[in-house]
Amino acid sequence: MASVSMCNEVIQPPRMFMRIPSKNGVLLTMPAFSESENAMACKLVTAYPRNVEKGLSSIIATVLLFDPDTGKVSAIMDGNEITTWRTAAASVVATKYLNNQTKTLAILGAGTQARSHAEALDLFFNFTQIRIWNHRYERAQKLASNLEKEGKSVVTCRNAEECVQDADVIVTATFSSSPILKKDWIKPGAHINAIGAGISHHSELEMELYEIAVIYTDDMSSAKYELKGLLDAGISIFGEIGEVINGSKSAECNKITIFQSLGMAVEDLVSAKLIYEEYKKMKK
Ligand SMILES: NC(=O)c1ccc[n+]([C@@H]2O[C@H](COP(=O)([O-])OP(=O)(O)OC[C@H]3O[C@@H](n4cnc5c(N)ncnc54)[C@H](O)[C@@H]3O)[C@@H](O)[C@H]2O)c1
Ligand SMILES: O=C(O)[C@@H]1CCCCN1
Repeated sequence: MASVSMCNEVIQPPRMFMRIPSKNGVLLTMPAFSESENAMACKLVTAYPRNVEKGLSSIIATVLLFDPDTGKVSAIMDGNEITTWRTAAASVVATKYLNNQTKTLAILGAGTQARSHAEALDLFFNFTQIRIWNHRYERAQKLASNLEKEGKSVVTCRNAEECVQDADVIVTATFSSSPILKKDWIKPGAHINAIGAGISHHSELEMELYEIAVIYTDDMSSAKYELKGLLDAGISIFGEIGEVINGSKSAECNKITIFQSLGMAVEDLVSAKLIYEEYKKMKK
């Protein structure tokens, strides 16, 4: 029986992954309940990397919000925007706690998460420069030109090494199934938000990088399953970002830090509740 992440107030069982190898896709079910919010939700989300060829999002999500007192569904809402922004918001929090130099932001990837991370991180930290690399260079150029329209200073890079050189904060947000970020490229004290997943959640960073960095994640009970490949290789996870926030784990800002983001159902739950409450106010 899978362990359930259960503090005083949140119930969040490990999410279920249904992999569909013939379609190169996956369906995840992500339920959560919060006592203090008195809220219950379940996100259903698919990841189909090849959707891009069909002009569709590769991540498609729906959130069901329930009345926690009766179990009745109170709202069914699009979960794409929720996923886009709550993931970037979690990286902003991790970066706030794990990094104290925020001049240069380097982003590997140029899709939905790359965009939301550029916008959210820059809003919070106001970087001097944002650099973008993507394995399809034209997509990096397209994202850069969209960000420049918002007045941001963006440089596109032809290779990933050039992109991350001397960067203070790095984001990896791709579907790469082999490492795109190497230990020797990273400056001491840099912070990495590792968002993407290829064959696993830890396929974007080379193993040597995990070996020398201090690794934080969002939910340790999920990490036991979803980061099993790392753990089996003898890599240890220092703690949850929440433990840094509550002071029970240190923020090792002078070392290379990695926030290995898995994504938590409770993030979707609080976002969905907020949206639903705003919607109800508008309807009055
Ligand atoms: N941690 C979380 O909570 C969370 C939430 C949402 C998405 N994600 C993950 O973030 C990643 C990006 O999601 P997205 O919504 O931005 O997707 P997207 O399709 O919008 O963008 C994907 C990016 O990856 C690039 N890419 C695709 N295949 C690649 C490969 N083989 N090598 C290198 N680059 C490649 C694409 O060119 C594109 O820039 C995915 O792995 C997704 O599963 C994580
Ligand atoms: O937490 C999420 O919403 C995403 C869904 C896709 C795979 C990675 N995690």
